Amino acid sequence: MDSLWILVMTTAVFLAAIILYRNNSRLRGLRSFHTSPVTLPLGSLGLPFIGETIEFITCAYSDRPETFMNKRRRMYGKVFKSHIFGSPTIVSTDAEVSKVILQSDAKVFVPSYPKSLTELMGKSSILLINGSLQKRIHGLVGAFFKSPLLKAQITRDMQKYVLESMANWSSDRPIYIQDETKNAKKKMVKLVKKIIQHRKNSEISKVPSDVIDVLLNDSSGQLTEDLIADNMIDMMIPGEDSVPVLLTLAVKYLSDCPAALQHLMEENMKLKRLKEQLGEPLCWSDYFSLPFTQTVITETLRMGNVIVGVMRKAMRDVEIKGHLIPKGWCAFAYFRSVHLDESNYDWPYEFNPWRWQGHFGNSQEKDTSNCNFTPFGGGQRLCPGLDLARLEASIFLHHFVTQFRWVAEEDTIVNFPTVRMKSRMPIWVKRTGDP
Ligand code: HEM
Repeated sequence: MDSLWILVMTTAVFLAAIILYRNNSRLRGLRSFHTSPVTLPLGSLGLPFIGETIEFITCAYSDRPETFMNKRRRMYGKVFKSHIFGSPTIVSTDAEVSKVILQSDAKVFVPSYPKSLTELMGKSSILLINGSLQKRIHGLVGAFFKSPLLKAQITRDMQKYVLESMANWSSDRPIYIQDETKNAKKKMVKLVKKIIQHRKNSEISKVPSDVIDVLLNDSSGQLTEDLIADNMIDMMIPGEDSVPVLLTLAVKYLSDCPAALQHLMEENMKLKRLKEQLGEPLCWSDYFSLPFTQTVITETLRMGNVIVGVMRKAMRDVEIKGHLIPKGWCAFAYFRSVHLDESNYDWPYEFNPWRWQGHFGNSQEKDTSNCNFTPFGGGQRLCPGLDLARLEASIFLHHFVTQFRWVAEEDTIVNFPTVRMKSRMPIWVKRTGDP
């Protein structure tokens, strides 16, 4: 019995020594590039297999999903380890660490969303592509959405759809904002698909006139017809639900903040009267010229956290600010905690569009130059639809607040699996000018 005991102990000590030696040499390898010590962040991996997923999901369903993160932040620091959605994970609620995660290329991190989430977010093939091909498609897709031609067409069509659906709103029944915004979005997706289809069917010109032609004419051989079609259509999916959610949340926050609504309405009425006097329709740059409207959208993005964060898988051991993210582990850059951190924003749970006034010259800068504000992600995979999302939101808000007054029924925000309103945000509307 004694000899068996000694054998077990010796084996245990031997195994422990091997593990320690291997970990140390791995850390020594990392240390050789960095002067500060590199350590695996503190935290708990929870129960076998399920880790801390149950507690994560329980919090996610509450009105304060960030509680899960904040509790651990207090115990372990802004970067900690956990085990969620079936993978050991390093969670970052540190804006600087998240920035490095976002900026790293596919040799270091690749997107890795749990299957359940990918299905909810929509399977976007661009999120499944890495390396030079992703960079190329990202650049082309971004240029496509920035193209003034597309913006002009989207503005014309979106105005038409918004006015058509608002014409059917009446004061004798509730209007469900969540459904209305989704219907407008479906029409937009159809429109973009139609534009692409039309270009694909027409003879490809030798001289490219815009980015769709560039995509279709690509001579590198990497962009096959199928890949183009898949991406032009699939790339709509990450944005398919996020804009309606953004709009629904804006209506919710404005309903709860009459001062912001009043300011927004005055700014939009002024533009509407001016355009009527000039006898001109609104063009896309008019919408971006409304500074308070832009701050309302920015503040809604900050508080609403339509996309709570991004997930990556480490392709090799990575060290960021002294934290080790081991190869194969997940890195979860959780934006929500940063957006609702009182050291970044005074009274973070208060809807206050004025906090953004005068901070930045234009909306694009707001979305990309501040690592405490990353609703559209950043770096390699910065959302290429961010301008379009702002444009669509501005068009909707303009026509909504200049045509209607409303009373919102009680409703609450549900944050998981995706952000939405529990009762689809019913409101009772009255046309301005009606008695
Ligand atoms: C409120 C609206 C939106 C929000 C909050 C949002 C947010 C995001 C975020 C956080 C990412 C980065 C994902 C990652 O790094 O893993 C992303 C990527 C992406 N978004 Fe958006 N998005 C919005 C609207 C849109 C729209 C309207 C479109 C297109 C019409 C769009 C197209 C894309 C595409 C194609 C990617 C993938 C880019 C790549 O991997 O290279 N998004 N979005």
